[in-house]
Amino acid sequence: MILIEGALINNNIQDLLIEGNKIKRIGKNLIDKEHLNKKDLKIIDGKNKIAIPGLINTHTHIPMTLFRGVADDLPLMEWLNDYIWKMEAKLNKDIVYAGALLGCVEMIKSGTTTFNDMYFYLDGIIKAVKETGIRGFLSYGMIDLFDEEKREKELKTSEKTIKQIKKLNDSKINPVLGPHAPYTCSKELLMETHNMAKEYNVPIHIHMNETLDEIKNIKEKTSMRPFEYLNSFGFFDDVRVISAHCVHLSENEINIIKNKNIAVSHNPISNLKLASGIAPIPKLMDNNILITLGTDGCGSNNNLNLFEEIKAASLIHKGVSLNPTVVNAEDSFNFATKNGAHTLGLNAGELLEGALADIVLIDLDKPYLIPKENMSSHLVYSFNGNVDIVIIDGNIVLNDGKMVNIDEKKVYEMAEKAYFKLIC
Ligand SMILES: O=c1[nH]cnc2c1ncn2[C@@H]1O[C@H](CO)[C@@H](O)[C@H]1O
Ligand SMILES: [Zn+2]
Repeated sequence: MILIEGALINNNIQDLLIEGNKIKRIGKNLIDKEHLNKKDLKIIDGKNKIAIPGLINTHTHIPMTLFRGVADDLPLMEWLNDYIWKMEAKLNKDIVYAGALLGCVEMIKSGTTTFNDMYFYLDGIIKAVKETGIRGFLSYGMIDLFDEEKREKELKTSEKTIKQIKKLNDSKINPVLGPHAPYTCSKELLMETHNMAKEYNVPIHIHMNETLDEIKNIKEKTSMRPFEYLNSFGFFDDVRVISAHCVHLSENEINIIKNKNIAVSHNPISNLKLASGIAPIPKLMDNNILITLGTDGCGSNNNLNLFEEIKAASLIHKGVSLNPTVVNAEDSFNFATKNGAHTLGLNAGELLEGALADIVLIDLDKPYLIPKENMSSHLVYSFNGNVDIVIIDGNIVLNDGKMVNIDEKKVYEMAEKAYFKLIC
């Protein structure tokens, strides 16, 4: 058992007891109250620390850490067609493993305990997830570009991946289906994906309505907007769909999102960087739509620090609406914790008895966290993501700011080597 003693937890200085992978008890003087024997405990001194639920990043392409800084200042289609897809053609399992490992380390060191990913060569990603101890929801990103042969191949790879992940029987590694987007996937692929999601009871992760261009493209082909098009063949029925971006939406599409309980992964920084636009988050919140946060890949962000996303989410909508009361600190913090957990069906995102022990501890002796009051404001508007201790599924994976299970230096060296293989 792990006991966090005397930390700031849910606005009180108290203890938190972890048994197995769950939070067993939260309260004062737990050693006495729970008749605990110090010999059986790993005690973490929580003095001068705040404990918060681990953050949940609902849209990533984790191995893309290797693409950090290689194709900046471009619009989405040019970025994908002329740069990213050309480099991705050189990927292999080992390169992906190196990029994923770097991504997992980066996420853990900035307080993320769960991520929802879409990418290729999942063997490499699974290996990195296992070695770092992070919680992953992993999908193979299917792209058929309307070719029948490719479609079959993509669906087969997805099905194989789901089976492979289920077979691992590791509650920290979960399968997801990842049709890339309506502009890269045929209707048949999307329909088959929907059937597979029901058959295997897995969620679907898809890019939706990211740019005006892609919406124009879908409208020309189908006379419908993307959400209307997918809804016309029941894509959203009886499955859990996490749709990344949702930048440009009509009233009717907002109604579809609301009525079909579709979760939105808001990626404000990626949307700004690719000049895609700004999602109408306050309006979606008014419609009780579940908003979660994602960083997207490092090719378009350019990091995986979800605290930056939390701050951006709170600021950007104030600026756009000329209203400082929208998306307050509590809202954007909930996007990255409670709402993310809810979307992924995880009993996490809050520090509660019975919840998963996915916990982040932050040392408060940092200039940007002083005065040590109004912490919920500091965490959103002032903190930079530099966390000290991370516990995932009841295991300490980051201690005193250092990775517990792996040698960080080696990870950086591997990533550097992998990067040169990609650009040469
Ligand atoms: O913002 C984005 N919009 C569309 N595609 C993206 C974005 N970021 C990464 N990818 C691409 O999605 C595929 C993963 O399965 C990869 O090809 C990746 O480059
Ligand atoms: Zn993306």
